[in-house]
Parts: sequence; structure tokens; C-alpha cells
Amino acid sequence: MLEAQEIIWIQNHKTILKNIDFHLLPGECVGLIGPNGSGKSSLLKILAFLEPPTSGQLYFQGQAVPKSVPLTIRRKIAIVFQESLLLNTGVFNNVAMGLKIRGLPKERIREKVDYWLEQFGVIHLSKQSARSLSGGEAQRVSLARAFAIEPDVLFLDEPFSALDAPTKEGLRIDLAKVFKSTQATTVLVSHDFKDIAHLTNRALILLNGEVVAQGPPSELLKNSHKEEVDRFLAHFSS
Ligand SMILES: Nc1ncnc2c1ncn2[C@@H]1O[C@H](COP(=O)(O)OP(=O)(O)OP(=O)(O)O)[C@@H](O)[C@H]1O
Repeated sequence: MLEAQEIIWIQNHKTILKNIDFHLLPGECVGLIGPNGSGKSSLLKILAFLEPPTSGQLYFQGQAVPKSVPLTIRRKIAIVFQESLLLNTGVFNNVAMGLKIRGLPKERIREKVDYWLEQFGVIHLSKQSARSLSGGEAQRVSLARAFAIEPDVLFLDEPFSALDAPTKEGLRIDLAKVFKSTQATTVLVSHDFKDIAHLTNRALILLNGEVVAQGPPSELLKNSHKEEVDRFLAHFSS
């Protein structure tokens, strides 16, 4: 579905990502984990075509992605950030927007918006303004908006990190259910191994812009790695 070969990203003379190889198969949820500043969000930005790599090549659905990424490819992905970034309009309109742009008929839009708001437990907020939502509600609406367009690849960049522990736990459980039913092809960035363990099939550990280990989350915890990696994972192994 998505592949990256030998990605290097340099900004202001600093090498932020070093020789990253990455692949994502249909239906997989792959996690990117690592401490603050390890390059997780930078890698997500490159994989989601928000930044061009300094060198290396991306492939999307088997085709090399050109430097100027066409709208036809951009429209096949959705991104949810740590901050919900909802538009200053109603909840319904926020979720409907991407479907309107894609030219879906009105009835179909209503069905889909209602379905996804229901899946994320916020259908009762449909008529409310996005501005009036709590952080947890807003993030649920953002996820509904992303799933509604049925993206070929979904990118989630620390979607829970602005939420308090119980809110985060509830949303993680609901998201896991949605993943199970949709098999959405996803890249999830988190610095919390619990998110990775609950939601992903495979994870890459980043340290100083490099992938230093990868595998199923349970294996990553069991196996021994470089000292720095083990020190990072030790926080989550209790
Ligand atoms: N546009 C940029 N210009 C210069 N430096 C950047 C840029 N974007 C990121 N960096 C630097 O690259 C490094 C990796 O940042 P990144 O945000 O990718 O890490 P992260 O693992 O997602 O961290 P966090 O968990 O704190 O969000 C940091 O040192 C950051 O300052």
C-alpha cells in the first residue's frame, strides 16, 4: 500500500531522519514509537506527503510518488493530529466536508456522517458547534471525519496525547473496536507503548531519527535490543 525507501530528511543542516525503510501492507496498523524528538512526527509527515524527503523514494499503491504529489493521491489519505483541528462550524458539517468535496450525494453523506458519529459515540453532538466540544469529544469527531472518507491510508499522530487518562482509555477502546471492524490501513504515532500494544500489529522504534528495532509489540518487549532501546522500553515493561 505504502512504501518508503532510504528516506533521509535534513532541515536547517540537521539530519532528522536517517535511511528509513518502511512498508505498510493493506489492513495493517503500524506503530511508530520512540522518545520525544526521535523523529516520529517527522516520519509521519513524510509518509503522509506533508513534507518532501531530502532524498529517498515513496511508493503508493505500487507507483512511485512524484515530488509534487497529485490531489488524486492526497485524497486517498486522512490524517488526525494531536489537536483536533476542527473547522469552526457544526459537528455534522465537519464530518460531511470531505464527503462533499468528493461529490457524494446528500443522502449518502447523511448516512455516512451519522454512521461514523455513532461509531465514535458522538452522534448526540451532531447539531452542536465544534467550538463547544470538550477535547475528548473533539478528538472523537476528528476520528469520525477521517474514517468517513474511507481513506486508503489513515495517519494518526499522537491522537490521544492531549487527553486525560480515563478519556484516553475510553477512546483507545472504541478505536480498537473500529480497527477490528474496518481493518483500516493505519500508521499510528505514539510515545506510549500501551497505545502501540493495543492498536498495532507491528511497530518501529525510532531513536535519533533512525529505526532501531521493529516487530510485533509483544516481541519488542520480550527481545533484547541496543542499550538505549531497552532503557526506553523499560518504562513500559511492568
Ligand atoms: N521543520 C523542522 N525544522 C527543523 N527541525 C525540525 C523540524 N521538524 C522537526 N525538527 C526536529 O527534528 C527532531 C524530531 O522531531 P519530531 O517532532 O519528528 O520528533 P517526535 O519523535 O515526533 O517528538 P515528540 O514525541 O516530542 O513529538 C526534533 O529535534 C525537532 O526539533
